[in-house]
Amino acid sequence: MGEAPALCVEDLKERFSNGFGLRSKGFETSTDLGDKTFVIGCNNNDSTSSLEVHIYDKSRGKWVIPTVLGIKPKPYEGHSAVLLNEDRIMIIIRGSTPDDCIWFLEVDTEYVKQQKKASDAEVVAWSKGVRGDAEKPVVISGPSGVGKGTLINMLMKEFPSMFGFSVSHTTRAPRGTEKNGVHYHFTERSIMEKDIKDGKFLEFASVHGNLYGTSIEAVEAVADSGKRCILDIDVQGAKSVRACSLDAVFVFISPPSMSELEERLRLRGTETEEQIQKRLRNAKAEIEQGKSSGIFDHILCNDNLEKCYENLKKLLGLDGSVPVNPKPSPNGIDLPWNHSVSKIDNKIVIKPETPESGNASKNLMVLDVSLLKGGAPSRTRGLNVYTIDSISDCLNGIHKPS
Ligand SMILES: Nc1ncnc2c1ncn2[C@@H]1O[C@H](COP(=O)(O)OP(=O)(O)OP(=O)(O)O)[C@@H](O)[C@H]1O
Ligand SMILES: Nc1nc2c(ncn2[C@@H]2O[C@H](COP(=O)(O)O)[C@@H](O)[C@H]2O)c(=O)[nH]1
Repeated sequence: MGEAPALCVEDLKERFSNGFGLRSKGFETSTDLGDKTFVIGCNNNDSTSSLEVHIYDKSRGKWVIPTVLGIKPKPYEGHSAVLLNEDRIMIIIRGSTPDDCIWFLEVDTEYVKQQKKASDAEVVAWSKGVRGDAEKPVVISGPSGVGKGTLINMLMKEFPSMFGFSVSHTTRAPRGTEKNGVHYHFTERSIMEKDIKDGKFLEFASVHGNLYGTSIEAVEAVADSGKRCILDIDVQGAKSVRACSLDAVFVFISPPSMSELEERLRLRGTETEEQIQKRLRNAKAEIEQGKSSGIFDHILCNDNLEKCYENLKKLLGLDGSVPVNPKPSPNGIDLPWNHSVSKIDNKIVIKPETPESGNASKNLMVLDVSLLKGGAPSRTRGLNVYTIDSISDCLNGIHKPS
């Protein structure tokens, strides 16, 4: 292979079994896919380092250091690597916390292919594995002053444990009562531009002369809390979200007329005359796009506020008499410290190697990866975790409730 750049660890310990015939050396794994070998390890063994990726291109006989997107996992005490679906590598990290032990390195998924095409470079992307599924986020869009914020506030007030607001970043100045971190993350353009470049945003747009954007973390934080995420974004932002991997419900709120929209903006009294004129000019194009572009699943006219709110609840399935209980967010994954890993179809079986130690379970743990959703550069959801008594249970589809 030639010499791998800087990555290889000095203190390699033959103590971690990955069960795939991979050359696992405790802090390093290598996974073959086509004519590439993905070597995953850490530069240092200290707690501040993160897992690095180097690629050995067998056809060219060369090492490549890829562009790495997404937040990188910490290495902890070693890891196993399992190739899934010929497009991503599942990383099972030993010694980490229950909510931080499963990661995915996407090496040839649609998202990664797009990024490779856009940058004309080798790209890989990390995402964190999460148990269970999140409810589809709700994207609410429409011209400034139409009543999006008002409708969202009503929803959050009536269903506080069910919905969470995605707090956007913006370069505009705060209005009177707006609080940083609650209504927006108010930031500077240079900082926001750098974060956009670093891939921290799901979408961003220049709106009425200021930069606005939804960070990946803003959406994932709501989903992690077990709530359904609501995004209040402009039409350009909605278009970008439509084009990305986030599966959402898209709602466009339209005004009954331009004169009514103007009156609402004036009555709100938060913008200068010049800003109102700018917002009204932009509203025309937004309404046209909103109604005709095919971005939106639903279009609601906010003529009468109460009626519009009832319609919004109806399309979100909240109009029935059945009480709505929020889904509890699933727990993390309590991996036994010493374990081996094997793969049976779409099931990754974790076998404790020293059942008498600590809190290690005597059961085999199964991570079912058949229904994964989402992905890089944020979270891969849909991991189903349960326990079995023996490998034959896995083959026969038997499992205990976890
Ligand atoms: N159906 C309605 N009839 C009359 N006034 C309304 C109606 N809906 C909302 N409003 C009022 O219109 C004003 C603008 O509403 P809101 O701030 O919710 O708009 P918005 O779409 O969130 O605007 P922006 O995009 O600029 O944040 C507010 O003063 C609100 O009270
Ligand atoms: N594309 C995005 N648009 C956003 C985001 N957050 C808010 N917005 C939209 O900006 C305008 C103006 O908002 P205002 O608070 O200054 O009145 C409005 O249409 C919002 O929907 C975002 O993260 N991305």
